[in-house]
Order: sequence, then C-alpha cells, then structure tokens
Amino acid sequence: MGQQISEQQVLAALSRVQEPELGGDLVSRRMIKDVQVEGSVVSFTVELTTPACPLKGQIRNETEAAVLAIPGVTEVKVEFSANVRQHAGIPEQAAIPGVANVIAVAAGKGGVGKSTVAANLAVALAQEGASVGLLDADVFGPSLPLMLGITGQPEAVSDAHGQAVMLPLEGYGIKTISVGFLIDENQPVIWRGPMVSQLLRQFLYQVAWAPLDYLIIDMPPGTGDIALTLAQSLPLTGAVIVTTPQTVATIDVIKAMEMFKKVNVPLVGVVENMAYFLAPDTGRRYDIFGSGGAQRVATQLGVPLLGQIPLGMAVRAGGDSGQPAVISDAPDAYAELFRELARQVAGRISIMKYAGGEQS
Ligand SMILES: Nc1ncnc2c1ncn2[C@@H]1O[C@H](COP(=O)(O)OP(=O)(O)OP(=O)(O)O)[C@@H](O)[C@H]1O
Repeated sequence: MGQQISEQQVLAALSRVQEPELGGDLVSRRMIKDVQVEGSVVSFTVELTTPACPLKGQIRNETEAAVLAIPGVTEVKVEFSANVRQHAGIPEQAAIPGVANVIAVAAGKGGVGKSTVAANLAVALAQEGASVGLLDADVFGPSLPLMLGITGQPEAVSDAHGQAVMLPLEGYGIKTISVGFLIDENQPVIWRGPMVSQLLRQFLYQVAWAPLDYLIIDMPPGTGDIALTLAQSLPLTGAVIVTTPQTVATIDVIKAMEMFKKVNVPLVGVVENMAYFLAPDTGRRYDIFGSGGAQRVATQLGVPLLGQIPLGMAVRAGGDSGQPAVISDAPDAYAELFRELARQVAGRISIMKYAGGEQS
C-alpha cells in the first residue's frame, strides 16, 4: 500500500488552479470546501460565486487534473455549490433584505423582446440552480403573467416583523409579481409617475422575495421619465440592455445605456434579440436585419455582447402560450442559448462584484 494522501497535498494541488475569470487561485479565494480523502479517492466541493457559472466545466477539468496528478490518487469527485453574495455599492437602506442582486432588463424602445428575454433569463437562472424572482415593472404593458401563464392574486400576509407583505406567485421555479396580477386586464390603467414609483417601491420592499440570488426587473420600455426615475431609485446591481439588429445602431440603444451610466448603474452587457433566422428546413442562416451591429455597439461602449437569440417561432409561441421558450426542447426555442445567456449574465455579475468589492 502506498502512502496516505493528505488534505494538505490536495489543497496544495488545488492552489495551482486559477479561478479563470476572477483571477487568483481557488484555495486563496476560499472556494474549496469539504476536502475528503478515502483511500485513493479524493472528493471536494468548489464553492462558486453563482450556480450559473459559465466556466463550471473548465473548473471541473482543471481541478480534476490537478488532483489526479498527486501520486496515488485514482479518482476525483468534484461537487459544486454556490454562494451568491450581496453586491457592494448598494446603499444599505436601499438594499432588499435577503436579495443578493437586482438586475434590470431594459430596452431603448418597445417590441424588441425585452420581456421575452427577462422571463427566459429568470427561468434559465433558476434551471441552473439559483433562487430567482421576476418583477414586472412594465406597468403599462405587463406581459409577464401571459408569458409565464401565471394567474391569480398575490396573497397578503404578515411577515416576521408583523408587516404586511405580498406573497409572490410562483411558476417555473421562480417567484414573480406583476401589476397584471392586481388589475383587471380589460381596464385601461392610467398611471402617473408618482403612482408608478410608489407601486414599484411596494413591489420591491413589501413582497416576500427573500431569499433570492437574483431579482430580475422587466423595466418599462424606453428612457422616459418613468424609466429614468426607476433606474435611479432601484437598488440595481446592473442593467442588461436588449436590442434587435435593426435598432442597434439607433440612438435609442445608446440612450438606454447612457441613462444607466448617468445614474451610476453598471452595464452588465447587451443582448441581441431576433439576431438572425435559421431556416428550419435547410438550416441556412439569414441575417435578415444585418449582422454585427450589436457587437459593434458593445465594443464601442466597452461592454460585452452577452448573447444573440435568433428569431424563432417557438420563442414567440412559448411567450403566447405561457410556456417560456427555455423550458421547451423545440430546436427553434433556443433554450440552450437562453441558458448560456443566463450563465454569461451571472458570470459578469460575479466579475463586477469582485472588481467592486463584495460583502459576505
Ligand atoms: N427571438 C424571438 N423570436 C421570435 N419572436 C420573438 C422573439 N423575441 C420576442 N419575440 C416576440 O416578439 C413580441 C414582442 O416581445 P416582448 O413582448 O418580449 O417585447 P418587449 O420589448 O418586452 O415589448 P414591450 O416593450 O412592448 O413590452 C412577442 O410576441 C414575442 O413573443
């Protein structure tokens, strides 16, 4: 029998593996937990900054290889866990207790698929193992109840401090709240700015969201007063801007990005929706609205292009039938692209947090 393998040897091997995005090695970043050695079998857990980590595969391969290089090790079992931390940079009084990150999904103009992206992003993050909420702040056209097929009235209950709170409705593993749950959809609603702000404050602070890793906010379209006030007053970790190829070069997209910059909300990146069309019969790609535009704008503004979602019949049908595309296995629902988008968003947020300092 060979010499017994020690925990120190395992940690020494793992300290040579770098965290691919955040830098530093996994041991100094205190990402390695629960090392166990049983004979020649070594197991440990890597604690990620998000369950939707885009580089999980790479981390698995590199840690496995590093530990297998220790003489006598025959098998390595890598588990993953995640500890999504509260973003620093949000003033304490504005933070929502128990909600680690608030992400705005916004667009320079209506109809580009902002709500579709918000809903699929939220469900995809939940599929990756995160706890997720979705707040429909698009009070003028609340489309999330229809897109997620969720109906009903949120129940009011007392929280642990005796305060009245609304219970969000649940579906597809996410918690959600929308003005669409509270009003009669056939009644036109006339909202003025202050009423919207007050309602949204209620949606943020008087809803039993916690605990959440990510609260996704489907913002009202455009950069008008309401969107600006919201961007300014929400405790946002960052903003994701949705555009289509034909609107990408327009001033609206730039305006949306500048609006967030002006109020010091970091841009997570740009999503190009309806980016191209793949003919279902031939598989041929058609760049109906041109190509490369979103990438150019992203590069020009120094933010990443987080993903490109093609035009897909199943994406639209999913939205209309209350079944978000990301739960479908139809090829033109592009579920895997939505999941990859979710990983990119989560990964970027972890990097932003690291750059800006973090709270445990
Ligand atoms: N990638 C896509 N492929 C096909 N249809 C899509 C795609 N993305 C969105 N759609 C469809 O386009 C329409 C508009 O989408 P959505 O409601 O998400 O846009 P929006 O930007 O939120 O609009 P508004 O600003 O008016 O709320 C919907 O019918 C939706 O199903």
